[in-house]
Amino acid sequence: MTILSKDSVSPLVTAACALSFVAIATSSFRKWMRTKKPYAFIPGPEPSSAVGYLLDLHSTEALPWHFNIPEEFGHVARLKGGLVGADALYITDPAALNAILIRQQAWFPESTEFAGLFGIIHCGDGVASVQGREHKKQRKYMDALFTASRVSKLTPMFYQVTRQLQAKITNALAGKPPGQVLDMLDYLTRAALEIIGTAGIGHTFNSFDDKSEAFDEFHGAMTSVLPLASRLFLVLPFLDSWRKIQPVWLRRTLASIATFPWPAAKKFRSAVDTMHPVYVELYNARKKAMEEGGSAALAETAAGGKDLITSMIQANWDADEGDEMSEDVVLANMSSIVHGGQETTSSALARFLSIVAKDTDLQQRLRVELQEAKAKKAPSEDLDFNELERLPLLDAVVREMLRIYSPVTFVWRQTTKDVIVPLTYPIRSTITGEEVTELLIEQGTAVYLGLSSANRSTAIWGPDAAEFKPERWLKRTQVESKLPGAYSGMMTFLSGSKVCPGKIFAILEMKLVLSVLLLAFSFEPIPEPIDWRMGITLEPRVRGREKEGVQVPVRVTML
Ligand code: HEM
Repeated sequence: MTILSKDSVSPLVTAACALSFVAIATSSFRKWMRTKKPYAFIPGPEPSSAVGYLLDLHSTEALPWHFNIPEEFGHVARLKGGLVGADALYITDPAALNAILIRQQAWFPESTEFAGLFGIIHCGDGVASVQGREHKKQRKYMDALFTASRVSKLTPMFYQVTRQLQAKITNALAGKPPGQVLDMLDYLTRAALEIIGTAGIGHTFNSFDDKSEAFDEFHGAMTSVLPLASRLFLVLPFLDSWRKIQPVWLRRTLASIATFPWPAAKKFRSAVDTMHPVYVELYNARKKAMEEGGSAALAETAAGGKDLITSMIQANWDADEGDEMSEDVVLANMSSIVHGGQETTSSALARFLSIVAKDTDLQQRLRVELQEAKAKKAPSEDLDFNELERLPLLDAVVREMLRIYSPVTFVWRQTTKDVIVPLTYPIRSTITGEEVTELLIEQGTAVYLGLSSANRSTAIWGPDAAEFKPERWLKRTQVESKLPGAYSGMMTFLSGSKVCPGKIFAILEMKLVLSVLLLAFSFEPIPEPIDWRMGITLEPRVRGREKEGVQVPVRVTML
């Protein structure tokens, strides 16, 4: 039976064949594009060299590059791998971040590059270097240390150190005319190290003693290790495999040979070798005290046995068999806490002072708020954890500082299988012009999550996103970020299983140190601008005086 005549079939068949051909060709072309360059349809910045995006991403001058990505290319951008590498993705899209960090986090572990680097810095597999079940186990110990109620009990220790900081600054100003220029980064670095030393690991570095060798050595190693590591990014891919080489003497010999001709690598190695023995000595002292005299003997430590790591050692001691951490892991976590808690917080505090120094009105409003709160207390009493929490202007300023000047610029993840993630902001394909509302991220893709740039996205925060405006937090209802960030919808402390455990500690420290300094001193800027460049955290240098190294000079006057 003939349904259609030969004459009528012909144009239909021709059209159908043509359509099928176009469909198959388009699909094959898309498939080919995906295999060759799976993200070719996504807009993104042109690399500045044939090496691809890596140099642009890690350059010390890269901050504007990061901030510009969501504004110019969208909340998912393609980073071209160049001649040698594969393409990567730069993501600031709220729904995609939510999938990567929370809902589908199992498929987006930390890149082996960063895990390897932190494994080397901390001499072991602490929270910063492990994933999955092992990470969950260690975070159970870590998170128990950082609850609001636990951290609030550290407040007296924070005050004790901050009073030493105040005395040190007062000494530097004594007998001199007002407006002395002091490098506040140095003072705040000392304070942050002493706070994390005392409250975190129960150890004093005598940070405010100019002749303290313990401080000079440790502080020198600590402040150099991350900037040095950022200069080693070309070897990052090999670190994770290298650190698994056994026996240890072979690994160390290979490291000595490999780093011999390379000054940055040699200094990096020596910095790690300076810090690790400090943790070993502290750990062994705790262990010996526990073995000989039980918990009571721990009261001899700098924090009277109340520091975080002593609690961790006690909890580990009491843990069920199989649930405990090895000594190496506890040591690596001591190091993770000190590192996590030092540079991020000191750099945020110094940034704060350099900003309020330019705004005497804001300084005065903060001072009045603090004086009013203190007036309700006995003269000898300090504002406690909850009282500091409840100061609206101080809270708004700290939030805004942490939003706009996030100390960590980006984090790096890698997919372990093909995953489709949803998008809040569709991608406009550069090939077909179509809107893409969900994205297939292929196994093995390097995914960079832009924390600072998500915090400044105008689509998310409004047209004034790049401006420092604490008042946006005073009218809370107006701040509606779609981001999954754990702190006020910003990405500064990340979110998901790798969220910063020290968030409450850091915020208390910032508010407390600032409250003491603002009541004791006034601050004015120096004439030259300070440029904050990218390291693994941020590095401030005075413009035109870069060779003098990192510093935040501010004019300080006693009140
Ligand atoms: C303003 C201050 C701080 C900022 C902006 C900050 C930010 C961050 C971010 C973004 C991460 C995630 C890194 C990643 O996954 O690659 C992180 C992790 C971490 N932070 Fe913080 N942090 C701060 C203060 C602190 C403090 C005070 C401590 C400890 C007392 C701390 C301890 C840690 C630790 C141990 C980790 C690793 C967590 C894990 O891998 O599970 N941080 N922090």
